[in-house]
Amino acid sequence: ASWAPHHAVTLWGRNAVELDAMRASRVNTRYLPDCLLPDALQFNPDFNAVVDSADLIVIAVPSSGLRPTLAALAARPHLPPLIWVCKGFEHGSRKLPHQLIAELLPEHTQTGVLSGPSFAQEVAQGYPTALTLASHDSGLAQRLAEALSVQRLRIYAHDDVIGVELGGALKNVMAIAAGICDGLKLGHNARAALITRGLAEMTRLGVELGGHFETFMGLSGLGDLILTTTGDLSRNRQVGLRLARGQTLDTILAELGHVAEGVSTAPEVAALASELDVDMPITRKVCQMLFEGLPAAEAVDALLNRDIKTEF
Ligand SMILES: NC(=O)C1=CN([C@@H]2O[C@H](COP(=O)(O)OP(=O)(O)OC[C@H]3O[C@@H](n4cnc5c(N)ncnc54)[C@H](O)[C@@H]3O)[C@@H](O)[C@H]2O)C=CC1
Ligand SMILES: O=C(CO)COP(=O)(O)O
Repeated sequence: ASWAPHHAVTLWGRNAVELDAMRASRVNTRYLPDCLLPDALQFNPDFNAVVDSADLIVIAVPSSGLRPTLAALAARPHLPPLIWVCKGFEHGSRKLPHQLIAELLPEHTQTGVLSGPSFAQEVAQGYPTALTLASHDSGLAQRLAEALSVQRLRIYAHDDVIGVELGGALKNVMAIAAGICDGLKLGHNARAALITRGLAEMTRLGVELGGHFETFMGLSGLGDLILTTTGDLSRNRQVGLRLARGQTLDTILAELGHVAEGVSTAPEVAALASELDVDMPITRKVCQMLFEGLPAAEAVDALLNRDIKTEF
């Protein structure tokens, strides 16, 4: 929606009926009911036609939909540069988006990730937003950051693809934890401690996996962490708030009607951390609360009563 008045933008979606309804009403009733979509935004259910005529592809599906989307793209004769906004790992393979691109589109180097603190609703309403666009091709990152920065959407270029991807994925787990913390009414001190120690945990794993320390202090790390641990528009935070109210995970996910990537990311990250011997106590407790029925109050006690250690 932000780009449509400045660039020719065509939205493809797998549901042609919904695309038709959006074209007619200029409203996405299911996902963005409060936003009027610009007249300039085009809709087209023909995947091949959209891809073959594009100068840039932006993939905005949940992590679970990335492999089929890339497989469909791999069948096209020629691809323009492509970027993705997914924040998570592929379930099972535990691959990040750039690793899936390397597997499915090995020849394609004009690729990058767009991430950072950006509730879709606020972006669509034109609220000021700043993001990071990272690519291994730093010229591409710079060109796209310039081309896609419009009015109230400011984009910074970066080259730390894995760091940017990890920030977006790992903060989702912390957003669930913060929702639990606030749902239990543990106070502002507790939330500040959780955000800070959550960032330490994210950075520890991220650096071990090859991300740069500073990336985790930037928009795609700390920025997105602050947004989703404190903002009620976060679906992951909503999962935590509802868990604290005693709702079951199945009920929460059924009621949410949107993806909450942190739910599938948490066990993948806990397993990865354990393989790499990286200490991630908050992530471990989030997993136990989500999947093993650990009561939230017990998780809080366990986190607070670990052995005392140095902060850094
Ligand atoms: N909503 C937000 O504020 C932001 C979301 N993200 C990330 O973007 C990704 C997508 O999130 P949302 O759009 O919010 O999720 P959502 O759950 O609100 O919507 C997902 C959309 O993707 C479609 N989809 C799912 N699998 C597909 C496939 N294989 N092919 C085509 N379409 C498919 C669904 O039909 C639905 O329209 C997630 O990784 C999320 O973390 C990133 C920044 C902000
Ligand atoms: O990543 C987001 C904003 O930057 C959206 O967060 P949620 O997926 O928790 O809603």
